[in-house]
Amino acid sequence: MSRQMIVGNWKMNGTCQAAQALVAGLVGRLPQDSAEVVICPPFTQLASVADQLVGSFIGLGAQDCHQAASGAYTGDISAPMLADLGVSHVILGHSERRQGHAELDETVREKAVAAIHAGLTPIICVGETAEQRDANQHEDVLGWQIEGSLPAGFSGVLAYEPIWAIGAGRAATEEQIAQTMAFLRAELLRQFGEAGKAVKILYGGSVNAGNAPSILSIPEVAGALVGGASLDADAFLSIVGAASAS
Ligand SMILES: O=C(CO)COP(=O)(O)O
Repeated sequence: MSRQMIVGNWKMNGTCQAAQALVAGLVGRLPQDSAEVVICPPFTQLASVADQLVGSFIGLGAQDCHQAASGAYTGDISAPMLADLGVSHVILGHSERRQGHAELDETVREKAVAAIHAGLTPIICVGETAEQRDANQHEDVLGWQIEGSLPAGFSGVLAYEPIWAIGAGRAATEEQIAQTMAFLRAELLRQFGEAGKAVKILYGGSVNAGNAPSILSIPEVAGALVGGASLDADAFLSIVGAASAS
């Protein structure tokens, strides 16, 4: 298994002070030869966290960006602005944005193009609802999301986050994850040919210190996108410790 990637999505939580305490609990405790680690604080905390991460092995990500580089978009943040702060990754198309902000596949794809142009690595999220899985439509839905949201030749990170497992306290089963990972890889190869091989696929949805070892040992799981458990330094470090470092 190659080096895995653990991404912490802090969502809309915390103050700059709380972020500093959390980061202080991570840097220094993370061995240099650990899995790849990226933390994604809210926009307001990025600048101070960027300063704190100088000299550490932790990468910095944002939770969204606008598709335009600049312009009359009140309240939005562009990919070049993130790159300017030292951000290296950006989560795009999270289900909380697809649903909460009616974000379409096409918009996610435009954002990914903007992110890549600015030198950022997009982490594009896909996932089905409980109703879609119950109706056995999840593979269709995921195939369409990949087709609509990933730019041609995409070689970034794909995060499979079944919506019903997010914040649920119960992750998808190992069998569900393994089957879906195999489907996603096949779909990437079908849609993108050779380029589809380079895409890393993460699992997200109620990953915690307890279930991380079994989830991260599933073939094709290149890492995890962690929500709630990334707000606790001990829990996050133990998830990182469960990930393959080489
Ligand atoms: O949405 C998620 C990460 O992007 C998952 O959140 P939880 O780990 O809190 O379920």
